[in-house]
Amino acid sequence: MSRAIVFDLDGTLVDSAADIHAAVTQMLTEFGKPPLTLARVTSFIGNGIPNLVRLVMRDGGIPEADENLAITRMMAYYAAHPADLSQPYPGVTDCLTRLQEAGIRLGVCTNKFRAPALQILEALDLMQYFEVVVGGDTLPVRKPDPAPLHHAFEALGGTSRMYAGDSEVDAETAQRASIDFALFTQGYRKTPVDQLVTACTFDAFRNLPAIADRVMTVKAGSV
Ligand SMILES: O=C(O)COP(=O)(O)O
Ligand SMILES: [Mg+2]
Repeated sequence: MSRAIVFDLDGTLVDSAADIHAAVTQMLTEFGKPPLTLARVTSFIGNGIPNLVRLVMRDGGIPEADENLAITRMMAYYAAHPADLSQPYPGVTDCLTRLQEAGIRLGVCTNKFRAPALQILEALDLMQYFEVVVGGDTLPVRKPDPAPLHHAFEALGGTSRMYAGDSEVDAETAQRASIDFALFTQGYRKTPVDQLVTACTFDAFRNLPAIADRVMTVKAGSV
């Protein structure tokens, strides 16, 4: 059995909301608008930055015509400050080390643009674990379309596969790709756990290696 696990980034490997909030706050300031709360901005994460900016503009009262400018401003700040406040969730680094040592091939599939995703992974010393990083702009379509997830697994191979993510978008992506989904319950999800299709759930990364052993071994044995 060869195993491969692909991870979502925002709200799964990395608690990145504070830097996204800071970039949004800077953009709003440049438009003369007051900040939104961290919780409000966090609730907009999951479908990529352009979508998030559109939702922020609607809340902040910025005209739709300024969309491209708002995205450019937000991304300019974010590129300069990709991981000032972001941290891997507790246990992520140890978990990735253990999975890698167990011979499991690892990748990332995020709706964040690939360039800032790489910046964050480098800044937090996580890039060494991943053989492939698929961003929201790698293909013409993004999650929940299954194509980006398929693309990541094509690079990794693996007869037993699992996708780990935190959101409704991730659950739908995995389901449409027919890949087992491991839900990280401490991310930015808004929907109750029991309303999502999951193979397993985990609330701490220290538990993931044992869960992967159980879920992925059963899967391989049942084929
Ligand atoms: O950029 C986003 O909105 C979400 O990114 P994610 O797919 O890594 O959660
Ligand atoms: Mg996420």
